[in-house]
Amino acid sequence: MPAAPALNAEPAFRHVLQLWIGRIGIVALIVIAALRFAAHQPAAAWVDVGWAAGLALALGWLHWRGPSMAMGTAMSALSLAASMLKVDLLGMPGLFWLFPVILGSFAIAPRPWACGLALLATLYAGVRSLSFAAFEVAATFVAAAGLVIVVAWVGIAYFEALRQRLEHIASQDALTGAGNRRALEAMLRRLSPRQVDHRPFALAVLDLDHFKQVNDRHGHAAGDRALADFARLVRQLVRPQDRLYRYGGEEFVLVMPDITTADAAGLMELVNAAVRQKIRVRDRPLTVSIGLAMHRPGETADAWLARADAAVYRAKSEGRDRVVNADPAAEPAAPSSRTG
Ligand SMILES: Nc1nc2c(ncn2[C@@H]2O[C@H](COP(=O)(O)OP(=O)(O)OP(=O)(O)O)[C@@H](O)[C@H]2O)c(=O)[nH]1
Repeated sequence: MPAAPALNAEPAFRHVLQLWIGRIGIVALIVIAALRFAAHQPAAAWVDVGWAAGLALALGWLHWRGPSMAMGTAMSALSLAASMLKVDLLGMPGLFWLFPVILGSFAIAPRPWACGLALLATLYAGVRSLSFAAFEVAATFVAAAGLVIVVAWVGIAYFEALRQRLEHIASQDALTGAGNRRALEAMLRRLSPRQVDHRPFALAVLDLDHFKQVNDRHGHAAGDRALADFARLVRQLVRPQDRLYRYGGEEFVLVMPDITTADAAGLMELVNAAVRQKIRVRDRPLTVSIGLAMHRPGETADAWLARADAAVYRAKSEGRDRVVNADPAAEPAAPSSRTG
């Protein structure tokens, strides 16, 4: 099971770039179009107006439908096509537009698409420039644009890798490798009602029993090892799509999408038994109390978590080392044996 978060990883970072580059582009193009109308260059001015209108439509779509790399590619294709038209209409001054447009394309579209489109536009503008500029000028333009493409590719690749690494560090618990509380809260916020209302989703709170005694008797380092062993074991037992988070100290939360009540209860019984049998702290078994709650249509994430929390509280008060289902109708008929 992957250690950490994201049931629906979304390109939020690219979405923000698309929105801001689109907004800045629209404002700049409107100002430039006004200047061109004033300078009696109506054809180039209308290209800018059309370009700005296309970007405005794309922004409306992005606001309405949410993040989309395909829309980023469309914005990039529109901008490069408009830049080529400007080369046709303006000659040499049109060439300069290509540089910021190439950089912007890499920021808003997937790298292979941005690269392919930028190469096409560069080749077109390079060949076209032979009609109004000397060969050395055309060759210098193609070489400079090629360098911009290479720098943009390397820069964006590095930036993406760094962002992913930072996101991973910021969302993971260093000791256990589980997602941290911040990642759990972000994931629960991102789960839309559409996702959870029409799919059976289970959430379990897993709280290690008498963990204070583990620390008191065997030391904090042994307690740390037990926490890491516990998280590793749970990850081995659950399905690839399930996500484990460390909610606090010795308390974990497991989110299980697309699972029936019976299967979730069965899986939690398996985890409960495996922890008792396999995790030892200096030859003493460790046990876990588990509270399980299926999501109810229309229920908020807080209410869902609170029901699982109440169930684990019941598991503690009934003697620990057991699974309690928040929905009494779904309570397992024969609970597994307990050590107390
Ligand atoms: N070693 C270690 N101990 C931790 C860590 N985080 C929390 N703890 C300890 O976990 C213990 C939790 O104690 P309690 O909240 O009293 O719970 P408990 O002893 O498990 O008792 P019950 O939950 O009622 O079974 C405390 O002693 C904390 O110091 C950690 O990262 N490492």
